[in-house]
Amino acid sequence: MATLLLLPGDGIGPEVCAEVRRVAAALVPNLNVEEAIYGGASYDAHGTPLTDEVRDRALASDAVLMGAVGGPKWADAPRHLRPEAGLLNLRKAMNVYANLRPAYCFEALAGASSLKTELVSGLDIMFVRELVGGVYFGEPRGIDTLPDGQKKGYDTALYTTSEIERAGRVAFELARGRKNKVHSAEKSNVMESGLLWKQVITELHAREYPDVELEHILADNCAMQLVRAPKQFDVIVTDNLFGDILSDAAAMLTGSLGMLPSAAIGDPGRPGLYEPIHGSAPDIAGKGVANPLAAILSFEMALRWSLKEVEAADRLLAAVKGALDSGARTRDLGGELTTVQMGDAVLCRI
Ligand SMILES: NC(=O)c1ccc[n+]([C@@H]2O[C@H](COP(=O)([O-])OP(=O)(O)OC[C@H]3O[C@@H](n4cnc5c(N)ncnc54)[C@H](O)[C@@H]3O)[C@@H](O)[C@H]2O)c1
Ligand SMILES: CC(C)[C@H](C(=O)O)[C@@H](O)C(=O)O
Ligand SMILES: [Mg+2]
Repeated sequence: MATLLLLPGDGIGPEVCAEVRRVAAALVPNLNVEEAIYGGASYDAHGTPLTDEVRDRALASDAVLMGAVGGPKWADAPRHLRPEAGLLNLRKAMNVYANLRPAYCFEALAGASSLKTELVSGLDIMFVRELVGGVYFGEPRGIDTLPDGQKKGYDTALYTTSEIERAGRVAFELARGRKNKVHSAEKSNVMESGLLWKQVITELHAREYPDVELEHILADNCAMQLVRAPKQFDVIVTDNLFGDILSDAAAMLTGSLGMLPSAAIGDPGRPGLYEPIHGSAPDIAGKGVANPLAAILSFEMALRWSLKEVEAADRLLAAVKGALDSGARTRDLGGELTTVQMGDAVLCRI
């Protein structure tokens, strides 16, 4: 029996994960769904956002699905013990280097996008965000005091050839099953790590994927093009920081940040980490109004990528589509449904 480890985390995390639990029970009753404490909740209970025990359980499971971590309550916790540090440590421990963030627009939501319907109708972009390197992890980093009393804060944007290659390979492989087009977004005009990124992707393309169309794009232009004409994109491969920002922007093309799921994967046979791309949403936490669809669709990705339950994944996707077609909308989508009511709208179609 396969095991899914649920890490609800903080804020709206537990609210949206409760809906995943109900969906999983109805859709794949033989799946062993376990739960563990994580994030700020774990910091409060154990003094660390990710205990060794939870990390080991994650590594031993078939897939991990997390809700969200963080919030103002832990803003003053030591940097390495903040909930977000627990998330970065988990990604690193699981070595999930490629974060797939699909921005597709359900037809029923084309009018809910921040762009005109015709610009997003049929939109289907796959971001491949490098997830365990770059400026998020580079050393040295810190805040030091200078002799004149000023402070200096610094991070290091760093990539190695192999880190870029393995993310690039995921992007090219995915493109072959889609529209066969990859945009590689970086800032090679100002960053050395961006220049290396461009060189490595160019060489990988020439050597192994000449059949795939490749375009290099500066990340700032990419942001603009996403808003101007998003349907020109198929797969976008980019670094950790640009991928974080560009995917949040793309979420609004699909209707709401509450719609975008993600799958973080590593080497074949290793467990994947599935997470909605949104955060703990402190402004709405505890109100029962969060959109659970990004979490539910992250479970759909877990079924497809890690649990090899493709038929169940298809059924779940159809149920979400059916719910949206019937007019089910949480507040972020302009409606009035609660989190549980949106869960019900999906459940009754499974
Ligand atoms: N993967 C994660 O765990 C993750 C991701 C992003 C941010 N965070 C953390 O979450 C905390 C809050 O960050 P933030 O406010 O910048 O970003 P956020 O994503 O939590 O919220 C941004 C806005 O989107 C709305 N929103 C987000 N998810 C929603 C949903 N499912 N349904 C309806 N509305 C939704 C929120 O209400 C808010 O107005 C911070 O501590 C941040 O570090 C965690
Ligand atoms: C919470 C934070 C560490 C995280 C990130 O920056 O990767 C989040 O914004 C995300 O998109 O998953
Ligand atoms: Mg983010």
